[in-house]
Amino acid sequence: MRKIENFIAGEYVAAGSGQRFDKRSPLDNRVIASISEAGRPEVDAAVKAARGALNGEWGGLSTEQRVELLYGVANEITRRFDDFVEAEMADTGQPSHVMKHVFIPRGAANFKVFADVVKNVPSESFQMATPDGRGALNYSMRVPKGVVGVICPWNAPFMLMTWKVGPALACGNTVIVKPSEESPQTAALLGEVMNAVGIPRGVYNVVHGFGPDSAGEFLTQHPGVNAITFTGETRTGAAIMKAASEGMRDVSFELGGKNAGIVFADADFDAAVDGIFRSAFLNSGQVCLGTERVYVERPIFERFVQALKVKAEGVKFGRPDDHNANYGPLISQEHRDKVLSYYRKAVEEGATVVTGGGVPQMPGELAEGAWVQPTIWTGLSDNAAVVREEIFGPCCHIRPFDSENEVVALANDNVYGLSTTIWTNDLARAHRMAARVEVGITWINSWFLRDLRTPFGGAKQSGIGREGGVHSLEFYTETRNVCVKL
Ligand SMILES: NC(=O)C1=CN([C@@H]2O[C@H](COP(=O)(O)OP(=O)(O)OC[C@H]3O[C@@H](n4cnc5c(N)ncnc54)[C@H](O)[C@@H]3O)[C@@H](O)[C@H]2O)C=CC1
Ligand SMILES: O=C(O)/C=C/C=C(\O)C(=O)O
Repeated sequence: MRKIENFIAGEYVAAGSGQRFDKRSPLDNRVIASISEAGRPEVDAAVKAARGALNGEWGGLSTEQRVELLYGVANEITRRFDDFVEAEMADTGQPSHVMKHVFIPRGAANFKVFADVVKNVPSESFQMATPDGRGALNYSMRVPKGVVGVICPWNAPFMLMTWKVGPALACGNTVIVKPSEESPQTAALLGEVMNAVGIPRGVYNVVHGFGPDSAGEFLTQHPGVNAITFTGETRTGAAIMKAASEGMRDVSFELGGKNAGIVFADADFDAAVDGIFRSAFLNSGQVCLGTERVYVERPIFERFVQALKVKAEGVKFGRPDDHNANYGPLISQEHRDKVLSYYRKAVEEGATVVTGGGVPQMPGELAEGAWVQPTIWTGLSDNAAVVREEIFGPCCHIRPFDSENEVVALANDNVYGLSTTIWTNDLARAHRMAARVEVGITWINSWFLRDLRTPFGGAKQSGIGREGGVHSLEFYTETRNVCVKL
């Protein structure tokens, strides 16, 4: 069993209270790690270390020097690729191919891309006239926000954590990461990488624990934290926003979604089935960008439902390193209970269960894991709870539609507005739809195709702010204007 400690000022340290909690494997519910739970003293120490680094060596580096260090972090992650894959697989139980091809490479890319961004971003300048005819020159400069609190979820832990740490450090901030209690390992491992490449002590800190009355709350309430970036549930975002209002600290939030997938009859049928399958079921449906509401134009509705059913029934459950398997469990028993409660609710609300709806039979010790079947429903009213609320599991409801106006209204009829995936061969219609669906991210004939320079974030209750490329600089820096009278 692994022992995971907090990482403060470049050292792995156990909490003074001696308090620890267990991490269980989603595969079989065995305890796989014991984690030190940070209390207020550890959060204080982390904030002090982060402030010290800002005022010390880190704060004195040039952009070029920081950039070189961040390239080093990216390279070291790649060198230790297998360690990251193994740690993330242990925490999440997800298949090795998802780790190797999506989540861990993105961790390295998140440092490289933002190093490139800060190296190349220009600053603005305006010349102005003055009454004496000599004029003045305005120019802007970006300075780090300071100490940034980074609160992370468990669904793609390393990718989502580095998506925040990469730009924060590139901009010259220091960070204190609070990983999810369900996925502490890769954040801890990243401390070794930081030390190996010579990132000054105190720049990257990790405190472990839970949310309320634990490390998450202690960190977000700490007056020494200048800004907070968070990915997770909308309700948690509201609690963090309240904490951040004390001291007028800035927030950047990527929150929940109840994303619509829209398939027109003229779409490339097989590509649309593959795309919707991936968007609904990748990572066992635990992706905030995932599709839980599918709208299919009536002429192809029945055929589409049958094709998606065949794919959902084709998944092979098993351990991440089992080459015959391609499908993992949910993150925890607790999350499985939540997802299964929606599976029951769908039936109570009158759904036709096209496939799934329960738990798969798993052999031996895997029977204790957090497995659920990919599930497809049809026939529910637009007001059903499973059609309106974020479930965050491998499930979707499919409903027919007859016109563009109708499907736009259906897609927008939700409090969330994170992303959508639209399938059609009519480009004019694709552009019209993109302008009308109220989301932060629209994919046409694709899903989760990511260019890290693009703005990323949600509309409505799906978030506040945009991160990605230069948009990240808006959050991770303070812009100053300097006006020079000539
Ligand atoms: N990417 C996304 O949009 C995600 C959405 N979710 C949704 O959230 C549901 C619950 O998952 P959780 O991991 O429990 O999400 P959560 O939003 O409760 O937790 C995310 C992070 O926030 C921390 N946290 C919780 N309460 C806090 C507080 N008051 N102050 C400071 N930090 C706090 C947690 O310890 C964790 O590190 C999921 O079932 C899913 O619906 C979960 C993970 C990711
Ligand atoms: O690609 C990104 O930067 C973010 C993806 C977000 C998720 O996968 C998520 O929060 O589930």
